[in-house]
Amino acid sequence: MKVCVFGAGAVGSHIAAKLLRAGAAETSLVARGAHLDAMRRNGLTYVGETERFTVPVPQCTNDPGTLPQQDLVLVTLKAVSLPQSADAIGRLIAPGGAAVFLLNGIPWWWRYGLDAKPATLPLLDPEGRLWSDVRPERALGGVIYSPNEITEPGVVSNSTRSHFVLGAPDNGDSPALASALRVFEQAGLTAKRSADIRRDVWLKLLLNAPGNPLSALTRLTAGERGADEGLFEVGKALVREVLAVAKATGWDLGDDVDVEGIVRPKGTLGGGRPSMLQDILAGRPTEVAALLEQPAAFGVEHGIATPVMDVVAPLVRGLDRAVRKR
Ligand SMILES: NC(=O)C1=CN([C@@H]2O[C@H](COP(=O)(O)OP(=O)(O)OC[C@H]3O[C@@H](n4cnc5c(N)ncnc54)[C@H](OP(=O)(O)O)[C@@H]3O)[C@@H](O)[C@H]2O)C=CC1
Ligand SMILES: CC(C)(CO)C(=O)C(=O)O
Repeated sequence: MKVCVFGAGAVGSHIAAKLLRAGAAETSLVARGAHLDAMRRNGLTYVGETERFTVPVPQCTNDPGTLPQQDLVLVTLKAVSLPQSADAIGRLIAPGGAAVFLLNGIPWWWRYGLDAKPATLPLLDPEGRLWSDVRPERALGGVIYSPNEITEPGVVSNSTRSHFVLGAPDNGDSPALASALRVFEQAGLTAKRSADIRRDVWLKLLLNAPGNPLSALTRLTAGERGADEGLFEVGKALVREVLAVAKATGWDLGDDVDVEGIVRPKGTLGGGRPSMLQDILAGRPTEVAALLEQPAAFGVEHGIATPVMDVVAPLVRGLDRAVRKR
């Protein structure tokens, strides 16, 4: 079984470290920059709440074209980096294999199997390269509950217990999905099969649509943000907009969602820096399209007003532009 973690940053390095430690699959990594150099020199170190370990990383490259085809490509790139890697990801998938897209927000394959036109989502896959090169029938969805950060090159830190939710766009079973669930389990990573992957995407978006942009804009952690009354109100409004859009598009998440608990997370979840704040601090592009702009676009299609998303998204875009000019 060959497994490649494509985009081994915070989340990908966590997964890769555990795959490599378990030796359950022949694992390769696609990474770049100082993190790649450090992993080649010193291996990959995982620092969790209860354990710390270092594993050698024998197959680690910034050129996916040098790797053999893979049974599973675990894609842990940011949503914004996906289109430029579509060709490389597509070429890496072995016959019968699949790419698991582990990411936050609405994924590029969303409309596969849904009766919607156009099938592609231009905000997420502007030239349709993911659709044509990866092909949605070879894609699996992945939802991540796992706060991670690269704290120094070669070192990934995780601040709380993690779990993952995996599922096919048609919510069906396939050998590739079974392999993915098995490999995660063998690595000691908790992964469950989704009964409805789009519902699970919406449920995770309830956390990210308020949390990531508001932390990125203010540079506050989730706990600090939740303690600020003004931000608490903006966060709740964003959650309600996600709920309204999800419902209008066919995913009623119910009336008993704990809106306040989502915006005011307790325990270790409150302490970390959300991934979009990590992007801003590193001068990297943000995932504003997947987290806010695409849900707002669904709102337009279904006649649901999203006034708070419509203000917060341009603010994140502006910040994004400012940090990348540095
Ligand atoms: N971090 C977290 O705690 C969580 C993140 N998520 C989600 O998981 C997904 C991944 O996030 P995260 O792990 O934080 O992202 P990271 O930015 O940490 O990881 C992506 C990595 O891919 C690298 N990369 C990008 N393009 C290439 C390329 N062409 N070749 C080689 N390497 C490349 C990046 O390098 P470079 O840095 O140089 O750009 C980076 O190291 C996102 O959708 C995020 O929202 C979900 C839950 C928690
Ligand atoms: C919920 C949270 C903040 C950590 O799992 C996340 O998804 C992120 O950092 O993007």
